[in-house]
Amino acid sequence: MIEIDQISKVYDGKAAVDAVSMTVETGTITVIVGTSGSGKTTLLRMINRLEEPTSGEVRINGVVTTSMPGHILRRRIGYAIQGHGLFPHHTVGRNIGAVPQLLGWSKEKTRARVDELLDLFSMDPAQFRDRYPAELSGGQQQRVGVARALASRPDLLLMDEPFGALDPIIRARAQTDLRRIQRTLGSTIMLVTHDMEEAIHLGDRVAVMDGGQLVQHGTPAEIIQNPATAFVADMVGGVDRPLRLLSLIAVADIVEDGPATGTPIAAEASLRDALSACLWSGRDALPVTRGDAIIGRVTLPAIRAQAQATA
Ligand SMILES: Nc1ncnc2c1ncn2[C@@H]1O[C@H](COP(=O)(O)OP(=O)(O)OP(=O)(O)O)[C@@H](O)[C@H]1O
Repeated sequence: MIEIDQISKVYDGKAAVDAVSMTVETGTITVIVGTSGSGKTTLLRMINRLEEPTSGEVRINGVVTTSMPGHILRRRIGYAIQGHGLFPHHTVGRNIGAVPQLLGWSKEKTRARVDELLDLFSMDPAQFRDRYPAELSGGQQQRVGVARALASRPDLLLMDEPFGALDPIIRARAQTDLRRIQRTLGSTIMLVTHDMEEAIHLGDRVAVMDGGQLVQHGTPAEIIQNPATAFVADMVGGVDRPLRLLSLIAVADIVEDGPATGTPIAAEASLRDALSACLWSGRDALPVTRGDAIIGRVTLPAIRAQAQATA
């Protein structure tokens, strides 16, 4: 568990981060979202002490971060930034193995970890381990950057706009990948973005910053349904609220008995995906599968009823 306790940073008499407190549960993703200058990056960098707080403290699993030298702390906390920050003259394998090597892991253990991570990120180790960053696409470089930050199984992974440089299609894919990998490894992640869509898509919890203050901290559904301030409401936007809410509900939640034909949809898919599939294929019901079995159907009227009930 990460406890941020009344942390502030004052520059030139002005608070860039103003008495922020929040708790992050182990094995979850918290997304810190806000406009430019709201203090997101400063907050993140105080957690691994790239910035020293003016006041307040951070505890990781009960241990105050100031109880050890900053560089030792940072070996235990992964850090991934926009533009990935890979070492250009080192191979992918050496890049990913950098922190394990610093921590004194054996060559075999480091190599096994590098290959395991490349596999997880859908990059064939034999093909990619010995390449240099310049020989990779932007999306591949970004994946290696995240793999490197995860290599030593850090207590916490901090990510600052990690997908900022990716085009929107790769970006959505990168988010889905991160979610899958985070679930597989059980990592604890704090990620900064200015994109509320990304926050809602990725976060178990979303923390909204405005003018250095934490104005709301809750689940994506809470943020959308009960924005705490006009600013949060503005960031969430009113227009496609029902659609956003549908993206938070699984097909499994409203599956019913009855016939349906055509390409099925998975029970874990969202109602937003189900709605698109209905509209795209002109059907008013889709068969629903779990694994290989059909477990029922989802209907257009039921999806619409959900959108109206939660809007
Ligand atoms: N080293 C510094 N010296 C003085 N002021 C700073 C320093 N770093 C940040 N600030 C100020 O603190 C405020 C918060 O900056 P911060 O970078 O944390 O915001 P942000 O929400 O991450 O913004 P962005 O999305 O643009 O990166 C800004 O007003 C910024 O100008």
